[in-house]
Amino acid sequence: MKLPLSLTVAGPAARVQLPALAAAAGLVVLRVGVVLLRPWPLALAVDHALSGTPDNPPAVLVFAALATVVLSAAIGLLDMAGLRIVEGAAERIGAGLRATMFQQTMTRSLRWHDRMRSGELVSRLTTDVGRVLDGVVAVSTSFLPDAVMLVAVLGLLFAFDPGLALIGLAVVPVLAVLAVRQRRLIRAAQQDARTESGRLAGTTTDLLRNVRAVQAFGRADRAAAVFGTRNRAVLGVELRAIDVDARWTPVADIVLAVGTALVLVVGGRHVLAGLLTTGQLLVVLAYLRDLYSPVRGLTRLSAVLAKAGASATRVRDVLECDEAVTDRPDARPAPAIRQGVRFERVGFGYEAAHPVLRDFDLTVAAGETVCLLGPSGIGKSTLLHLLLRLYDVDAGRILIDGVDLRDCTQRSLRERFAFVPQDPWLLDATVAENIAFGNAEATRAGVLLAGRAALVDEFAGRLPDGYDTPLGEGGVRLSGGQRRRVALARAAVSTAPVVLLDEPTASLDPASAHTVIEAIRTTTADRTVLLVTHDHDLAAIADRVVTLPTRVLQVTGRR
Ligand SMILES: Nc1ncnc2c1ncn2[C@@H]1O[C@H](COP(=O)(O)OP(=O)(O)OP(=O)(O)O)[C@@H](O)[C@H]1O
Repeated sequence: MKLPLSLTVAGPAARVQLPALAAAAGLVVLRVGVVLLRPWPLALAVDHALSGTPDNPPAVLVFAALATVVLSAAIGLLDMAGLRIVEGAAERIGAGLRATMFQQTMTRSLRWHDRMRSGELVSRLTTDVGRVLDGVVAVSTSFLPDAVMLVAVLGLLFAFDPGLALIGLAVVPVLAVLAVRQRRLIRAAQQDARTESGRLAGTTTDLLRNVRAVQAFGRADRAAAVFGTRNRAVLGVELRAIDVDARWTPVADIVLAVGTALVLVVGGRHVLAGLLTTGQLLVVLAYLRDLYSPVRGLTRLSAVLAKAGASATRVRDVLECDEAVTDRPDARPAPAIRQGVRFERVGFGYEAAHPVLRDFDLTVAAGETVCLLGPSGIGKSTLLHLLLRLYDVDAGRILIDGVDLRDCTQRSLRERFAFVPQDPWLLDATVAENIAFGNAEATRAGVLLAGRAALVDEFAGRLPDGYDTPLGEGGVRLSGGQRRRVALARAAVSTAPVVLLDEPTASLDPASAHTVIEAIRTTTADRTVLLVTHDHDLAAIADRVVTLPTRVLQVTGRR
């Protein structure tokens, strides 16, 4: 039997919760038993207290009343315990699933991230995981009791009148066929709804992240229009999904009513022919109602699973994507970079149809500072990304101390490089935490020392809590030059032998640029440096300037 996709996707995270789910399943079976007992006190009261039998009617009545209360209380308590266990287990499964998904996204290749919008990813991590959990909860809480109830009532019905039972059951295959078709429709509608919701989340994140641009260009109306288009698209597909789902309810009810009508007609004829008493026909009809309730519950479950399945596909796409830059099985620690770095006939393109680099050669000796110059878009930043193995080369190879990058473990490789990107990539954390990001083992003293070297001290003293001041999303509370200095401090706190600097003085005024250049001189002393810049003052600190397409421009004395 094929498991529903939502269960397969939740599987690994659900395994540890199996005992809890099994306990909850036990409770719901117990609940079915208690529910089946519930009419008996009434029967006891009717037959032994109200029918004029010689028993002690008041005592029987009191007992029946107490039994009714006890059974109802037991059902309530079982509901409460079952709900707590199932919902608790579902939340734990969800947390596990989100953690695994997040971990996977952190190691996905940047090509994958380039295609996937962050809002879309958040939508999958939150809403889609929630829908998958709905599927897990529905299976745990409704499949078992409905199945148990179905078997129990079927047994009673067949024992009582097999002929009428078969007539009543005749509509079930019709319902099953319709349920399968409906399930497909619901799933398709839900898939559309989830896709549009993901798009809306992507657009919203993009607009929120760029709220400054929106306001600065007076484009709030335009942004609202873009959002509105996506929002209406979500509304449209959600309404369609609701419509598909709602249409199912009368269909199921009508089919089941036809079953009851058939039994009424055939059973009525049996009564008229004297083959059955009226009371017996009423009993069969009552059983039939009890039978249809779990049938309806199971078809409802199929609809919930269809919704969960649409979300499970989107969760699985994240979990099972194999686009990761992975370590080779025999990968070893990266060498210490005592000889240098070498690009050998490197070819690369972000997209296959648009190569950025072709047959690129460059050697950087250990301890050397090399400046990369060249027109915008020629691939200078790309070279730094390839060196960090954020992307893998398409052709040729990159060697550090003669060892191919791809033969090294990524963790050790990244420890060899301190990267100061063009956009400083600051986190919503304090100044100190942002600096410490450059070295997992950094001490407070080390962070402060790096801050001093990168001239962070100059402005940190004026912040409300100094180095402990939160910087806001993306470091929004700092100026461009201050952000760059924090990024440089990250490089300074790192013990990496090679520093990669991408346009560290871009768009700074001469005074700030001068400060940043000073900070670079201090933080990169005695290290190998690969520097991308258009700034001639900064280029002057290099031992060698290389222009792209490759040509050695000048050899200068270092610093
Ligand atoms: N993530 C990406 N996906 C697709 N194309 C990209 C991506 N990043 C860069 N490119 C393209 O690759 C080319 C090289 O980009 P790169 O950033 O390396 O240029 P650059 O020389 O550093 O430019 P600049 O001096 O303007 O910073 C450009 O044409 C750019 O459009």
